[in-house]
Amino acid sequence: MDDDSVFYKKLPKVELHAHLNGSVSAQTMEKLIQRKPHLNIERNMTAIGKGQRRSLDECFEVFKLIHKLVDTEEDIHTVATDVIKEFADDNVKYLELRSTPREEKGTGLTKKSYVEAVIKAIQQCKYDGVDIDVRFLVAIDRRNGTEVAMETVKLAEEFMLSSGGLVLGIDLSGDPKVGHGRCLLPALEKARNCGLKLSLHMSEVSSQLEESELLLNLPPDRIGHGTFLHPEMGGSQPLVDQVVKHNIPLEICLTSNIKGKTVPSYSQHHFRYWYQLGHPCVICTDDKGVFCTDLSQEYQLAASTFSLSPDAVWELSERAVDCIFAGEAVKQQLKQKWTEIKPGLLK
Ligand SMILES: CC(C)=CCNc1ncnc2c1ncn2[C@@H]1O[C@H](COP(=O)(O)O)[C@@H](O)[C@H]1O
Ligand SMILES: [Zn+2]
Repeated sequence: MDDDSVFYKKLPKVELHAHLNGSVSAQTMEKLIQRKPHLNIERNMTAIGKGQRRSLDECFEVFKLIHKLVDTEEDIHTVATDVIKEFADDNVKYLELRSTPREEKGTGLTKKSYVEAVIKAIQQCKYDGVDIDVRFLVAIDRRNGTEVAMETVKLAEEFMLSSGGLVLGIDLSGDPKVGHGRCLLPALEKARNCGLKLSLHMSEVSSQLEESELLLNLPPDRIGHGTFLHPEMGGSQPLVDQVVKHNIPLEICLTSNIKGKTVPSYSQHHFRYWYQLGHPCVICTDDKGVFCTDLSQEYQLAASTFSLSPDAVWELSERAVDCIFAGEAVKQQLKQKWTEIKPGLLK
């Protein structure tokens, strides 16, 4: 590893946008493939390598394969444990994982046991002393419509109340070209009213002005991507004004947007627009397994593409602490950690 890479690796980081099944590493994938050789799935079918790009539709096909490999409580526990340890190894000090509870009739997996398996993995890692604070967001797949969204919110509320602060909110994700946010508003409103935080994938593809306007009126606590919100990308000034007025942080996933072809090149990424506005932006991975990246690499890419100094990179990672869903006490603990690490890293 060169000196430059060492800096990004050592940088303490906050990861706020990581889909569990998209974050499965090559090593873990090997384990899963060995558990289910009859599926005839190979590692290269579940990842998009260096220099490769795929359409969004092709990317979503990848998740179908991964879901076949991860279909028991034991699998969920394995992937959650491995993903948490990998983020910790990358010096991520606080992680909000998100995942869509799935039921699998063949294996007896239920949506409830799915969430329980993730929570057990988080608790086990804590017990084992893995140096990372992990929380969970329950994901709504927009494709599944109104009723499933409502059920998901109920499940999330139950766990918010029983998990000792581990379940903090809701994620809205899934193929952005399928379904409409309008149908999901009642569930999202219910979530907000019962105290769940909202992180919503929004304007990930073009021509979703109406949907983005509806969702922004909630308003969400954070935005996933927001690629097409601003006027230069076919969005609108009122949308930008709304995001700025409510100071809603953007979760920025550079490699994901390039490999999924929603952004033509790193230098044309909308991070530039929002960063120049001074708006809160948090660098994230989205799906580190599928896109073959990690959070250190994403910080390094942001720095090299947008000419950020080490001080600016430090500030970017420190400011991410302000955007977490956990409460004030956790923020203070993290700020303390950043303060302790700074002198050793920034001369
Ligand atoms: C395809 C592509 C470019 C991905 C990046 N952009 C994404 N946009 C919307 N939803 C996503 C994205 N990446 C992952 N997800 C969601 O996360 C799920 C996988 O993680 P999990 O099973 O929820 O644990 C996918 O099925 C999908 O619902
Ligand atoms: Zn995402």
